[in-house]
Amino acid sequence: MIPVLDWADYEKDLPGFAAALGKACRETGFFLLAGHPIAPGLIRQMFEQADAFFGLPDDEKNPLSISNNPHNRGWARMGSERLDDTSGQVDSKEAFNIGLDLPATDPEVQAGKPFRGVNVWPDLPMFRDVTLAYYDMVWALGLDLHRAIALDLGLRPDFFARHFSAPMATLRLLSYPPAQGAEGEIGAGAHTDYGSTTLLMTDGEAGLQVKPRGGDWTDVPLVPGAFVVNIGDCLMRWTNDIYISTPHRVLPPARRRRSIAFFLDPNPDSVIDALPGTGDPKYPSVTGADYLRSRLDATYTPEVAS
Ligand SMILES: O=C(O)CCC(=O)C(=O)O
Ligand SMILES: [Fe+2]
Repeated sequence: MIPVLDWADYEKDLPGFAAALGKACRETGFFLLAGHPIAPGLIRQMFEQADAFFGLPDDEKNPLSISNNPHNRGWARMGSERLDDTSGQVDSKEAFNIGLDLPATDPEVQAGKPFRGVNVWPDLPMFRDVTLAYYDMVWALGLDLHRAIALDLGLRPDFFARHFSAPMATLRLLSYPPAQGAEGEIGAGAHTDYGSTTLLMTDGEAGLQVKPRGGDWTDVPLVPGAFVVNIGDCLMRWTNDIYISTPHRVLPPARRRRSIAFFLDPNPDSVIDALPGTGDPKYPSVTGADYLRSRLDATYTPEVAS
């Protein structure tokens, strides 16, 4: 049900890869990507840095809090998010967000444009270099995936390049504590992602489930080293609902679980209109920034954030 695509096919037979990807994006909105070019050593370093960060005492993480940050960067403490706002259940996880790394002198940062802030950094020697190296690699991989998406949708292969040239992409480190056994406990509540595509790496601990349309919750298979790739709501809207975003959640894990999500959202000024060839538009135009802001505002729950 969740197909495994092999990056070797992207290199050898792009049209064949694009067709398989297109089928997955239309049917389940999820696929696994094996054989990709992100080095295992870099992924290992990412998990080491995530462990170092989450192991810091709260008084070192507090100054980095996302709740004081207008640009969706920094530390989301345990109990500050509720991805499923219908359940009343707060997610049992903590997270750290890194955005496009712009200097404080960048004109868009100076102008206070939405999502154009500077990153905040913990005092850990390798953290910035490792996470930014990973950010750039996975951004490039996401762009390559959009070439296959374009091909599948009958667009020029480079159609999406200008929409992801300075994207609102967020690299998010996540840490889920072991299940406590409490009633209704959840790692991450049921939700769909907001952006175009998400590329997720996990540490192999089970917990991620998807709920295909008309189906029941099922475990996402574990394929060591493979990315879990899924379609977000923005790409669903952009494709005029030809591709689908699918609800997923994280159950409280048996052991501590870590994951690294890369949410690839378009440039803030990109206008999201039904793509050429997708029929009569079902949705009005919206900019990438307005769309993302509206979705984030629904996720952070001021009454539980402290
Ligand atoms: O940690 C995971 O496996 C998935 C997290 C997720 O779905 C999200 O943060 O949007
Ligand atoms: Fe998600």
